[in-house]
Parts: sequence; structure tokens; C-alpha cells
Amino acid sequence: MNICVFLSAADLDERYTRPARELAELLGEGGHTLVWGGSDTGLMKVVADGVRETGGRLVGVSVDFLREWARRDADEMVFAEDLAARKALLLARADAVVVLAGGLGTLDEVTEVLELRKHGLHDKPVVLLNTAGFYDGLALQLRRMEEEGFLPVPLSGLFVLADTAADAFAHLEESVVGPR
Ligand SMILES: CC(C)=CCNc1ncnc2c1ncn2[C@@H]1O[C@H](COP(=O)(O)O)[C@@H](O)[C@H]1O
Repeated sequence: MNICVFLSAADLDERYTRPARELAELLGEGGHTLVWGGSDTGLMKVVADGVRETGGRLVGVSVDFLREWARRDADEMVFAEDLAARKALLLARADAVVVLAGGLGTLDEVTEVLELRKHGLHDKPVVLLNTAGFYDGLALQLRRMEEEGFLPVPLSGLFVLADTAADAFAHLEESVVGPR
């Protein structure tokens, strides 16, 4: 599988690095490909290191203005002209998307993939890894949109929430590869 992971570029504590590493190891051990923003910083580095050390492939999609932060040993590294082009490339290269804890960059990315999915412009599975309830607030907002008529499709058709990296990975396997 080619799995796009959106997540923080910041250095975070063990509460966030542990599940990031766990997901990375599941991807790497399965021989899967990480498609990510390409930076060698923060949680983005934790995931890329984990995938690399356990046998997976790294496909980075960075952007010109962040070139200096790009990882040097990725199997592939593409530099998009701007953030919009980068998001399109990240999604195009992926079979599914996993969203880990992140800031505004991550929020921008997850909003775009959900909006495109809402319009039926892709049908790639989207999993939010809800580490320590990080996405409870976003889920609450989205549920209010659904309940009050702001969404033309059921929320359940847009994404799933997973409590652990193992649950997120199991959902990816089932939705991308199919039941065993
Ligand atoms: C220290 C420094 C300037 C690092 C470089 N910073 C970044 N490098 C690469 N991608 C980024 C960077 N900042 C944001 N992004 C994009 O936005 C997301 C992370 O942003 P954030 O930390 O959640 O808001 C990533 O999924 C990535 O695709």
C-alpha cells in the first residue's frame, strides 16, 4: 500500500511520538510505502525513520520553500511549486490517508482531502488517529455540521476515527487490501 500520512512537523513528547513510531513500524514491516511531506523534522521525521528502519519505502512530496528541510535519503523526493500542488500530489500518490496529531499544516491537509471526498473526487480511505483524544474537538465540530444540515453526505462516509496505530493500520488493510 502507498499510505499518505499527514502529521506535525514539530518536536513533540512521547505521547505523540509513540503512536507515530508504532504506525511507522506497521507500515515498514508490511513493506508499504510512506508518502509524506518529506521533511526531516518533528513527528514527520519520527514516522519516516520508523518506516525506513523497518523496511518500508519513503516517497516525499515537499514544496520549494521548505526544500532545506527535506530528507536526503528518501527513495523519491518531489518538490511541488506551492502547498496546493503539494496536497494534490500527496493524495495522487496515495491509496489511503492517515492523519496523526498536527497543527495548521495538518488541518489544512485533512480538510482538503475530506472536502474532495465529500464531492466524490476521490474515494480513498481517510483515518484520523485520535491519540489522547487529540481530534475529539474536530470530530465534535464535524458532528455539529452533520446534525445541523451543513454536510450533504453522512460523516461516516468521509473518515473513521482510530484510537490506536494498530486500529488505524487494521482499517487501512481492510479498506485498501480487502478482508482476508
Ligand atoms: C522547522 C521547519 C521549518 C520545518 C519544516 N516544516 C515543514 N516541512 C514540511 N512540511 C511541512 C512543514 N510544515 C508543515 N508541513 C506540512 O504540513 C503538515 C505539518 O504541519 P503542522 O506541523 O501540522 O502545522 C505536514 O503534513 C506537511 O505536509
